[in-house]
Amino acid sequence: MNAIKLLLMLFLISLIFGTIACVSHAQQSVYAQMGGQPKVEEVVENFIEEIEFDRVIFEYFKDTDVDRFREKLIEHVCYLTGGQCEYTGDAMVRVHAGMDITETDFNRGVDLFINAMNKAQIPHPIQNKVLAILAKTRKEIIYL
Ligand code: HEM
Repeated sequence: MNAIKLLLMLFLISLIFGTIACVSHAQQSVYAQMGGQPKVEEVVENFIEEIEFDRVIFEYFKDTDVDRFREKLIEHVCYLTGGQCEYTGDAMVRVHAGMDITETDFNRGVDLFINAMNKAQIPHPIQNKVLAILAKTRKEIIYL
């Protein structure tokens, strides 16, 4: 077999494997792409730490039961991103009603979540998918 044929074969093989990898990634849930349960837990833990150190956002959480928040947020992120979890917390509107969270503070909360994902080394294309999902909950959270 001459060198050109060999190169062509190698090219076709890499094309086939590349396509398979791409298709299987597309079929995976965002939850799986994040790294599953350990990564969701790591992100939520980092997020709680971020909240503790943010003067503005912590103000909302100062009377919160952190253990319950951790548990429910892990379930919620898992459920929203397509993991096999049941969310057993309260509805978003009910939870955030009366807090009067402004759009600015909502965005600030999202920034803290991005910091949490960065610390957990979630790749940016996957972070964008998670953020697109979280953004959908916006209407159930702000100005209530
Ligand atoms: C991406 C947007 C958000 C999501 C997906 C989200 C989700 C949740 C979840 C799952 C809970 C736990 C519910 C339960 O205990 O049953 C919760 C609680 C809470 N959230 Fe959010 N949240 C978001 C944004 C925010 C923002 C921006 C703030 C404030 C600036 C906020 C303030 C709170 C507070 C204070 C609690 C605890 C309530 C309590 O102590 O009972 N959330 N949130």
